[in-house]
Amino acid sequence: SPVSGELHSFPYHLRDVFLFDKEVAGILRHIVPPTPESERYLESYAGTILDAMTAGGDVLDEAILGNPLQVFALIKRMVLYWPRLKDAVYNTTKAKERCHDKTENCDAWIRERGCDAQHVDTICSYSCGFCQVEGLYSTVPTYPARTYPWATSEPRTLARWDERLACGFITTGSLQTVSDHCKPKHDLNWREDFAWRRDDNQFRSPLSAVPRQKPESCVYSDLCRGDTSKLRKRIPSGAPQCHVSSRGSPLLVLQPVQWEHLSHDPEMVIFPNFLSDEEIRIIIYISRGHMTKDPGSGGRQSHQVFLANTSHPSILRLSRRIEAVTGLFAHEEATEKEAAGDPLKVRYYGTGGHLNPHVDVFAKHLNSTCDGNPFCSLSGDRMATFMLYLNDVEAGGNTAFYNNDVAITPKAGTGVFWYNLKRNGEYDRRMDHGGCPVLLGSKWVAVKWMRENLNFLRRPCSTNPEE
Ligand SMILES: O=C(O)CCC(=O)C(=O)O
Ligand SMILES: [Fe+2]
Repeated sequence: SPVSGELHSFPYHLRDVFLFDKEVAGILRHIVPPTPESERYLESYAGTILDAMTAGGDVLDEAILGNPLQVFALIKRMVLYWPRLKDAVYNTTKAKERCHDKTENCDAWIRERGCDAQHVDTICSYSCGFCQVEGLYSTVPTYPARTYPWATSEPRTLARWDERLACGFITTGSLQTVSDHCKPKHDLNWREDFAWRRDDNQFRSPLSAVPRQKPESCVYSDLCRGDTSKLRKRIPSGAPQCHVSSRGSPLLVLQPVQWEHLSHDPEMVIFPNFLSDEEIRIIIYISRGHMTKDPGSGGRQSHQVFLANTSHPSILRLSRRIEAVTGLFAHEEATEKEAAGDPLKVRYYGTGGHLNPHVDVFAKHLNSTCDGNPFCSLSGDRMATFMLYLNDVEAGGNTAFYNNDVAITPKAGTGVFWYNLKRNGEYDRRMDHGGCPVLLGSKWVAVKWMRENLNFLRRPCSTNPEE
C-alpha cells in the first residue's frame, strides 16, 4: 500500500528499522542502567511515541514513516547512540529471555528424537546447533541424563551451531562461554571423566538414556518431522481438489478465496494466500512489544498477545473475512455473553518454541458441558478455530493433528479452519493438535476462535446423532 513519505531508496525497509528501534527502546527502558547514550536514545524515541499518539490513526504509517523529522531522528539515534549501546542491549537478561526456557525447548526436541532413534540425524541435521547449546546449558543444573545424548551424538552439527543460532539476541559473550563448554565434548577422556563425576547411571548409555516412546505416541513426533510413512489414514492420491470461490458469501464475490479440504471427516479446510503481506506486517507490528510469555504450565513455549478487533482496522477486516469464509459469527462484544469470537490470539515461537498436544476447547473435552468453566459458560466453548500462519518456518513448526493424521507445514498467509466440536455439541477428539518444536528460525501464528452459543444456528445440523 502506498505510504506517504516512505524512503524507497533506503537500503533496508524503513518500517523494519522502526520496529527494531521500538524493541531497542523497550529493552533500554527496563534493563540497562542509564548511560548518556541510552538516555539520549530514549529521549529521542519518546518524541516518536508522542508524535504518534497525538496523530492517532495508523500510527506507524502516518505519524512516523510519513514524517521526515521522525525519519531523521531515527537515523540520528541509530548512527550516534546505537553503536555504543549495542553490547549492553545484547547482554541484558531481557534479551536472553527470547531464547525461552532452554530446558523445556530441549525436552521437546529430545522427545521427538526419542521416538525413533533412526531420526536423530534428520532432526540434528536441521539445527541442533541450538540444541547443543540448550543441552549444555541444562546439563549442569538439572537434566544431565537427558542432555548427554544430545551433547555426544551429533558432532557434525557442531561446526554449524553458532552460525545457525536463530535466537538472534544471544550475546557474543554467551556464545563464547558455550563454546568453551563445547570444546571438550568430543574428547573421550573428558566425556568419561564427566560421566564418572556425575555418578549418574543413566548417564552412561547415551541413546538408551532416552526412553523410547510407545509407537502410538510417536504419531505426533512423526507428523512433526514430516514423516508420513506410518500413517494409518492414506491421503488419497490424485490432484488436490482446489477451489477458488466466494464460498457463498456476497462479501467475497469480488474477492474470492482459494481453499482446499485437508480432511473431509472431520472437516478441515486450508486457505492458501488468505492474508496479504501487508496484513501480516501489520499483525506482527502491532503485536510486537506487547507479547508476554504464555503462562500455560508445561509444554507451552511461546509468547502471545490478544488483539481486539478495535486494535487496527485490518484486524477488524480480517475478522469479517473469517466470518465470510466460515459462515460463522466471530464478532467480539463488550460483554462476554454477547461475544461470538475471541480476540485474535497472536503467538510467537522462537527456536525450540512449541505448544504441546492440546485441545482448543475450554471444558467440553471433560464431560461435554461447560462444567462451570467461566470462559465457556457465558458464550459457549470454542466450537471452531481459524488459524493463520504469518511466516514460513525454516525447519520444524508443523501443526500436527495426531488423531487425524494431518500435519500442516507453516506457510506465510495460509489459513486453516476446523471445528473442535461435533455438530451434536460434543467435543471432537480427532481435532487434538500441537504446535511442533521450531527447529530453525521462528514462527508466528494468529488464531481466531469462534464460540458456540451465538453460532448455534450457523452450522448445518446432521440427522446422525453421533456427528
Ligand atoms: O502454532 C501452532 O501450530 C498451533 C497453535 C495452536 O494450536 C493454538 O494456539 O491453540
Ligand atoms: Fe490449538
